[in-house]
Amino acid sequence: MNATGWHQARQCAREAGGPLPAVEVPLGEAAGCALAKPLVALSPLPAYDAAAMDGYAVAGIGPWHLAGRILAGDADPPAPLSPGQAMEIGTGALVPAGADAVLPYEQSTRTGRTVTGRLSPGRHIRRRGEDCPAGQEVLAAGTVVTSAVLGLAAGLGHDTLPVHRRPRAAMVVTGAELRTSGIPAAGQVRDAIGPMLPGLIRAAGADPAWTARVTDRHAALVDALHRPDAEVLVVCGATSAGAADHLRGALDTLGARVPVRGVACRPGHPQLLAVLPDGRFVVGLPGNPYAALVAALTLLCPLLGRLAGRGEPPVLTARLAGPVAPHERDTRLVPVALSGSRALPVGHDRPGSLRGAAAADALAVVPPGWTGGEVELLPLSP
Ligand SMILES: Nc1nc2c(c(=O)[nH]1)N[C@H]1C(S)=C(S)[C@@H](COP(=O)(O)OP(=O)(O)OC[C@H]3O[C@@H](n4cnc5c(N)ncnc54)[C@H](O)[C@@H]3O)O[C@H]1N2
Ligand code: MOO
Repeated sequence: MNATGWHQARQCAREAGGPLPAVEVPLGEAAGCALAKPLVALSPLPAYDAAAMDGYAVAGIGPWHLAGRILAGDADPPAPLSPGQAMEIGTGALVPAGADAVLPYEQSTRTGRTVTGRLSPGRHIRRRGEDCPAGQEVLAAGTVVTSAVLGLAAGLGHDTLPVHRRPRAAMVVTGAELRTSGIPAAGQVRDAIGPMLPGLIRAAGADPAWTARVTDRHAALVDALHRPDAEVLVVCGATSAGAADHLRGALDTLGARVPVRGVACRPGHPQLLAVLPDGRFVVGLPGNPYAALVAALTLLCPLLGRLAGRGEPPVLTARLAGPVAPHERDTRLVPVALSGSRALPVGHDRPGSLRGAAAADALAVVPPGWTGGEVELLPLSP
């Protein structure tokens, strides 16, 4: 097998396709999508001069005569203040014209209708547009819409957002030995990849489409790969060279191009990325469950992230805090628990075991022949 290097394979998966078309969706439907255009402020933030503390808006030098009260949401704008006047004011209320500062209750004294305290000009007033003026670009296209982005977009006056359509990923689970419930008998295996994939697909910015369970037959796999309504088909198992492993043969039958035919990594080396003649993608995940997780993070998630329009994720690194033996030719993916800037290998990382990955925060990327120093991390989504 002519395996592609691990970094090159990831890059190839990111560059295999382009973002899906843009759609305008209500804020409530945009979470997890990627912005198709930069986010621009439709109004300044704050939208008006606002009190940052509960207390008194004051004009000129004190003492001040209390002229009334203003609360956030008051229907009428407050009358301007003249020097020597104060207005009791609530946090978020519109500061009257003429006010020089807001004095918090705890830094002022009120006696009858007279307020005293020390004036610090400009204090505790959030000026209109100080965070961002109207028309300013605040986030780039490709930014993932998080909860904070949704709150910011609402604060800037948006009701809808232009986002890329989410890719759909269908799952084709192969293996006559697989069971989907209960305790498997000898020779049977619980499907561990089927339950693992939907969360990974969503975290990458895509939606799970249909699931097909096929027996280890060439024709059944070819049929499944004809099914529509998904941009990406994820085949679990059947990637290797055994008598029951038909993925490579099925891709030949379908006339697929195979840009990644095996990756130089441990585990997960039989994984592959193919493109069908109609443009749909096929990602082949090895049947061993930990190898499948590694392959999902290597090929599937970068491909889905790109189709979803997401920008390149940041590169995270850490120092390994325990012994790890590098592979002489291949990149190793090692489950680690994070503590500050250190990454502690958790063990239980055989290709068939998810025990280590389940206890880990991330996978450490250990290059071939590694002799120490910081390593890259692939965070594990919840
Ligand atoms: N002669 C060779 N044999 C194998 C090689 C090789 O290079 N030459 N590579 C080995 C490696 S590495 C892996 S990984 C597996 C990949 O196998 P397949 O992708 O073809 O998967 P299967 O043969 O169907 O299954 C392998 C293993 O995983 C279990 N399995 C399958 N699907 C699931 C699932 N959904 N949930 C849980 N477990 C699953 C299956 O029962 C097998 O035990 O090939 C090696 N062989
Ligand atoms: O590389 Mo396999 O994918 O060892 O489990």
